[in-house]
Amino acid sequence: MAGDASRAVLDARGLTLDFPTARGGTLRAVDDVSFTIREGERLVLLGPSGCGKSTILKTVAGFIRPSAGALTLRGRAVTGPGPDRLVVFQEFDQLLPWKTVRANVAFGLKRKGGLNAAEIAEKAAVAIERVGLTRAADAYPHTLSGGMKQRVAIARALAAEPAILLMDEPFAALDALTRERLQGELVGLAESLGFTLLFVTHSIDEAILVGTRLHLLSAHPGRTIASFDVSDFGADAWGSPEFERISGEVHRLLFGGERRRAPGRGQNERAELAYV
Ligand SMILES: Nc1ncnc2c1ncn2[C@@H]1O[C@H](COP(=O)(O)OP(=O)(O)OP(=O)(O)O)[C@@H](O)[C@H]1O
Repeated sequence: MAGDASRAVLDARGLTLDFPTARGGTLRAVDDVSFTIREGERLVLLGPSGCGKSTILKTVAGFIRPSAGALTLRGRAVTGPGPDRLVVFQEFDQLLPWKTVRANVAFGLKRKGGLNAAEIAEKAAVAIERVGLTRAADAYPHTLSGGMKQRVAIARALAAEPAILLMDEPFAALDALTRERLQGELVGLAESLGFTLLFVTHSIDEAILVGTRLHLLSAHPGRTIASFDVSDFGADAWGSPEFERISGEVHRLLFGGERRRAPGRGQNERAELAYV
């Protein structure tokens, strides 16, 4: 998936998403949102709870049809789910506990179809090697650390050679330290393997750390507020004056006014939209 950074992988134009209500009306969840994700980019959708981030991700995955607007993947209209867009779920709990790492990765390939057993074994081994898990290939998920599970989940997705990976708040339920470590690992893997990512979060700091580009959405219904490059902010930038400045600026764009870190939260706690 690595390569020409100027090539659009995913293009969303004027995406508008409505849900039917119990009273026979419609609820507009997302209103006229446009963005482009290029090869190797990590675009983060960031906005308050209920602004439609997950709905957009599900639409990209092909589970929801937009009411208006267009969604294209490498120039082709998205009309339903496909192996070219793989979702890596929260806490990586899509791993099958009764299968080894190797069998979990192979399972993803079997589901994709079109490969014989030898090809599946070969592709699984390559994917496992790419994420640095060759030595754990015969281990079961419950014996792995959170970071290793993340790598298995990513290997399983990457083995199927998708155009883009989709992640919806994968770290939301984790403690702060584990979350920090996994964010760093995710960025490290994305940089070494060059995959393209659409990532959803409501944490400002996580968005800046994980993303190369932020797409800010307003409160319900989600509309685009701003979109900008944050590729200069790696894990080592966290807490720097420049990081604090951009984090404060994002908060101002989303909510207006200055950010107040919630009382009792230490300096090492990260900004969560839920807390402000
Ligand atoms: N299947 C559905 N049927 C009806 N309304 C829905 C459905 N899914 C989502 N919504 C509504 O669409 C809006 C956007 O929801 P969505 O889950 O996309 O927000 P979000 O930004 O991901 O929120 P959070 O950060 O809390 O996960 C909300 O008002 C939600 O109630």
